[in-house]
Amino acid sequence: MNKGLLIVLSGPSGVGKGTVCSVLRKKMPDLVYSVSATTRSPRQGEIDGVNYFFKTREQFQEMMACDALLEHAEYVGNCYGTPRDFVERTLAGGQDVILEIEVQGALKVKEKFPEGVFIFLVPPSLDELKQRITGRGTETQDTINHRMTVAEEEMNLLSHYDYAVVNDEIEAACHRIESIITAEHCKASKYLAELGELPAAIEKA
Ligand SMILES: Nc1nc2c(ncn2[C@@H]2O[C@H](COP(=O)(O)OP(=O)(O)O)[C@@H](O)[C@H]2O)c(=O)[nH]1
Ligand SMILES: Nc1ncnc2c1ncn2[C@@H]1O[C@H](COP(=O)(O)OP(=O)(O)O)[C@@H](O)[C@H]1O
Repeated sequence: MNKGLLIVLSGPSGVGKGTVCSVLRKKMPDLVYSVSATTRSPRQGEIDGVNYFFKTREQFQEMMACDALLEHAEYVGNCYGTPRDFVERTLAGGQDVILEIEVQGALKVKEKFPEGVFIFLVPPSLDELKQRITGRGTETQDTINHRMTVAEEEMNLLSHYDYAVVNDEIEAACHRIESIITAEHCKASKYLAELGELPAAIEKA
């Protein structure tokens, strides 16, 4: 069985990762979303096990200690991490998995899964980014300022990614990502790696 694709959607806070990811999941229902663990408190309406697995610091540290996380990062005072087992089992079962994670974590995943598809969601401008973080109304002014400082540093890591997608308009950004995923599925090198015997078979013919 062919392994699924690991798709990593990253970019600064407020750029629209969550929004784009949820629209994308409706368009591509076969795409499996990896639910992260976090020590952040739930926001209104967030459900444990759906949006995040909400953990205490102790529980999170325990997950780290027993290597249950594929990657983890500290972000603006809270810990976030990707449960390893779920991702590995889902990929092995042939399904595509999407991670929606911040930039440091994405680069750690790249070390372990260089064959993954790394997509950086870019804001149309830093002013627009600030407006989006502020407009969402979930953060205090201090956190907004902190997230903006981090965002400017994160933008410098864009060159480590395979693709940059500008999130000017949600539908358009989703369409670009859909095209990337379709193209990645069509890459001949991936088929050849999976069907190692094919070149030999062609030679014999
Ligand atoms: N490294 C890493 N980052 C994550 C993970 N889950 C979520 N994040 C990122 O952590 C940052 C903060 O997430 P959150 O507090 O939910 O805020 P929001 O995504 O900006 O609404 C965002 O950039 C998320 O994409 C994870 O498992 N690992
Ligand atoms: N293309 C877009 N145009 C305008 N607003 C957007 C767009 N994408 C997302 N937003 C808004 O920006 C805010 C931050 O989006 P969110 O998905 O929470 O970002 P992230 O997950 O990257 O932190 C939300 O209020 C969302 O509705």
